Amino acid sequence: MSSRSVLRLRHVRKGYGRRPVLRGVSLDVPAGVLVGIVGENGAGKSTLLRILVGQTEADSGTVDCHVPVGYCPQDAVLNPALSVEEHVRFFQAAYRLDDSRRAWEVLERLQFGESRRSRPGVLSGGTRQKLSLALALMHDPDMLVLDEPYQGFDWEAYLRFWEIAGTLRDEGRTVLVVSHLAYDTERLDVMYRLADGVLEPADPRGAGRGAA
Ligand SMILES: Nc1ncnc2c1ncn2[C@@H]1O[C@H](COP(=O)(O)OP(=O)(O)OP(=O)(O)O)[C@@H](O)[C@H]1O
Repeated sequence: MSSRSVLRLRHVRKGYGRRPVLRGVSLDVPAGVLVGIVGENGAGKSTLLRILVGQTEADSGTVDCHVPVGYCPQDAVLNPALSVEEHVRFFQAAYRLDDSRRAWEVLERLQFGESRRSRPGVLSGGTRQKLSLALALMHDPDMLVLDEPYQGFDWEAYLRFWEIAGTLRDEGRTVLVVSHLAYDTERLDVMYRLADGVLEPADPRGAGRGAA
């Protein structure tokens, strides 16, 4: 892996049953960039991210990533029995952090606005997503892998998400965002389109607006 690459994929293949989803995906991601991967529903974006973070095994190919990663899956994985505060404390212990300041800062920037005692069941989808994002960011990882991270956000939270992503990039972190919409892609430094099981470079400034 080159000294500046934080992630390198080579010829990654994955299928479910007889159905191929990824047909040989290769990718190099350097430090300090905001990368977008767009593709239609079912193109295999989530599958690719799960392989990246080690949740799913590829059928073949290699994934090299040697930096701490924060992963925010498409559907917030929250424990219905735990309050917001308990989630933060649980992840603080799991990450072995001295404090949970960063989680609360992210929640404040995203205008979370819910009681710390609320449980996920009473939160809206967008609010659960804010909590999920804060939990993925709170240990200040070198790389963020975010699957449709602003799903359900209102406009203000959406703008604040991009502010946070831009700040992380400016601090030298790598932010990898997946979306089924090629919308607002000029916010990205680098963009790829996943189609027919392969990843092709795309121009973030030439994508236009609308579905990928
Ligand atoms: N665990 C699984 N078992 C079987 N098939 C699966 C599994 N996970 C995903 N698939 C199938 O693989 C294909 C790619 O799914 P994936 O969720 O990776 O796509 P996606 O690009 O993230 O889609 P979306 O934009 O709708 O989230 C789909 O046809 C899906 O039904």
